[in-house]
Amino acid sequence: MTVAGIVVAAGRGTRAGGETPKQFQPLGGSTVLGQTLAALSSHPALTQLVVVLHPDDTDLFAASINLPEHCAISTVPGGATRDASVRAGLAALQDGTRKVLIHDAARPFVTQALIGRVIDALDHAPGAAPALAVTDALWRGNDGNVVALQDRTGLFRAQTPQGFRTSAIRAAHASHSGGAADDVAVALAHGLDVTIVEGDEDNIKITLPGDFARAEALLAQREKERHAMDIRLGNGFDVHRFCEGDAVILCGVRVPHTHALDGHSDADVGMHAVTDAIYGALAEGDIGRHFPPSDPQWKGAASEVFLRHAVDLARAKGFSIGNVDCTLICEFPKIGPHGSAMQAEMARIMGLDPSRVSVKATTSERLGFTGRSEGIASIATATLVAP
Ligand SMILES: Nc1ccn([C@@H]2O[C@H](COP(=O)(O)OP(=O)(O)OP(=O)(O)O)[C@@H](O)[C@H]2O)c(=O)n1
Ligand SMILES: C[C@](O)(CO)[C@H](O)COP(=O)(O)O
Repeated sequence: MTVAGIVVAAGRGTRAGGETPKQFQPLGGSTVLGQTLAALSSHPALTQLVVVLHPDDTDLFAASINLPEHCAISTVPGGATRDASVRAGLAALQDGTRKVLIHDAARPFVTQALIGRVIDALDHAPGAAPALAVTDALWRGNDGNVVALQDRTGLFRAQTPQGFRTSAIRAAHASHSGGAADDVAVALAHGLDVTIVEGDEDNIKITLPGDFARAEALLAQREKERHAMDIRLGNGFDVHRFCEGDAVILCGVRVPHTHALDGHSDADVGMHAVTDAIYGALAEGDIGRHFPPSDPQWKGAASEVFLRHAVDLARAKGFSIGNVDCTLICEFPKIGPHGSAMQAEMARIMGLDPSRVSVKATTSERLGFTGRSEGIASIATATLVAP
């Protein structure tokens, strides 16, 4: 379903002050509007963004915004009021746009999760908007004095993006007389149901001069969290049965034996468990997902191919392998004499120091299928670390 975003950025930001309207003031090496567009356009469901600009700001926009490439962005001139600007944005939407999210340029901290909540809620209602329940006591004041208490039951602080089925909000704006605080007000006046979805405390609107310092602090906090160490743990388990043959391949080493291991690839049960542990730590499924057994090209493949793929995937996602620990479970062959060679081979394939790779073995006390020497099992764990 096509989802578009309208970013209303045609206001003058009089309350925020400054030489330029607040949406063009600097924030985190970009501008407020630059951060807002980056946040919205990175949501995969949004395929079109319309930015509504004051006619005086066209040059400011061109000079200060780095447009992302993967989302079609266009600009249209806004109006004297917020709702006039929204109407200009609605008129510019591509045909076939089923859902539209209308967002303030002045809310640069909108998250992917919040955007997703609004989009999803539109499957069940013509309108959906984020808000936070009022949790403080509310007073009515006059001349600096409290004159009454205000019941806060059922009160919410409204946020954007406010989402709508496109045809419904177009009709609502077309029949509205103007002067609405937001698009939910327009929708309600037209009789549309609007679902409240959970808002976000960080989704602030830059309104007053002090909000810029708050926004920089929020950005710094996000940067800190982004660079915080991310440690992942994964496990893997694999079994291969014995078949006719004179050697098994375990952790990349050929070990002479009375049987071989049966499998689509080289049946290296130890390397498969380690590979699955890495995929597990990345939440990337298992070997079968990346190398389907139904695909003839993996017939007899050296399992090194699978392990390298998992390690490369981890690196591409910014992780290094902290360590791996693999246990082979069998009565025979005896693993001890080959343990160092297996450790060295696994370390070589993963590009790790051998001190980060453990290969050990145990029997199952002659119990179960491994005890009856029907096959070999292996379990493994892997830690991945992103700095
Ligand atoms: N004629 C208008 C008025 C407002 N907006 C946009 O609506 C959003 C929310 O409005 P607000 O925070 O009130 O912004 P301003 O109108 O710019 O602020 P102020 O009232 O302080 O002048 C802002 O992103 C603003 O740019 C708009 O596109 N067109
Ligand atoms: C749309 C809005 O952001 C909802 O909170 C808000 O109503 C617009 O800004 P204003 O400060 O009320 O003008």
